[in-house]
Amino acid sequence: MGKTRNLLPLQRIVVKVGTSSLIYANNQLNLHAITRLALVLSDLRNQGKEVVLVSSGAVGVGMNKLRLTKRPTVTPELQALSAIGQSELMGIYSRAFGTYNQTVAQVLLTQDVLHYPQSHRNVLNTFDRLFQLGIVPIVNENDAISVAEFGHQTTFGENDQLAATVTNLLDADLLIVLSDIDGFYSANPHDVANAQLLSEIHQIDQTLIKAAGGHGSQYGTGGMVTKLKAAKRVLAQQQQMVLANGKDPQIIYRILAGETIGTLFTGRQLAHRVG
Ligand SMILES: Nc1ncnc2c1ncn2[C@@H]1O[C@H](COP(=O)(O)OP(=O)(O)O)[C@@H](O)[C@H]1O
Ligand SMILES: N[C@@H](CCC(=O)OP(=O)(O)O)C(=O)O
Repeated sequence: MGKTRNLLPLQRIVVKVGTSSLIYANNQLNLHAITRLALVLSDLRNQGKEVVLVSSGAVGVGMNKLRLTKRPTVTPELQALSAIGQSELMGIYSRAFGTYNQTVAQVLLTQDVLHYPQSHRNVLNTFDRLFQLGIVPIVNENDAISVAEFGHQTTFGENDQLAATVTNLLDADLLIVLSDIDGFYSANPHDVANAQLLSEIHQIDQTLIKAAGGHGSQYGTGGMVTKLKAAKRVLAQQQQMVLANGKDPQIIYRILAGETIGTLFTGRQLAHRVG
């Protein structure tokens, strides 16, 4: 066996999947990714792990439903699309997980869970009970009601930081961020041909933030800057995050087995062991 990572213990895992992993560039659903994700996460549940899925895709699925090819920019339009897409998305997940006898639950969050102690307690109680019941919570931002206004900032704005917040809140052992790219590179590989994949990152500094240039996918909102912000939140709480390609969600098994794959964000300097 080659070089592996020592990520243990891995009992509570948050997996974030971006729009680019769920929807093809032609605006159609990536059924392979969705069904594989359902299989892997249901299987991890069967192994006794506590699994949370943070899924983007409400706006993308809404666009697909209304046959729109260009992402709108006006807030009420985006909110309406997310409302249309979110219920559709949950239906798709419910059927996909149902194939493996796995029940899912929808949890829609706003930043209120961070700012109001009662909301904070309530959401923790909900997750605790869902874990006890053996259910996989599927989390998204409550896009239809989230606002970004002075004095009442309820929106996360995108799901990378939402996923990091959930990882913090639940004191999870690992956040896996699945995207359309193999990990974090020294520059955007779509712009710079010889960009290098960084296997391990211990600290988010200005050089890295500069390397996270460019935009994200057509239907998502995140891009790499938000993944770095998420990693920063995770590192601040001495937790760990792996950014990897969600093309085949079975990659989750390889990550959990400690394979050196994607980019690991960890505060631990000696995360490798040679097996
Ligand atoms: N340094 C970098 N390393 C990797 N990808 C980068 C980097 N800088 C920018 N990107 C871009 O970020 C994209 C992934 O972000 P995004 O499309 O928002 O994914 P998701 O939908 O999974 O959130 C990549 O496809 C790539 O074009
Ligand atoms: N709440 C939005 C998430 C948007 C978002 O962050 O998208 P992505 O960059 O693909 O993770 C949705 O479901 O469409």
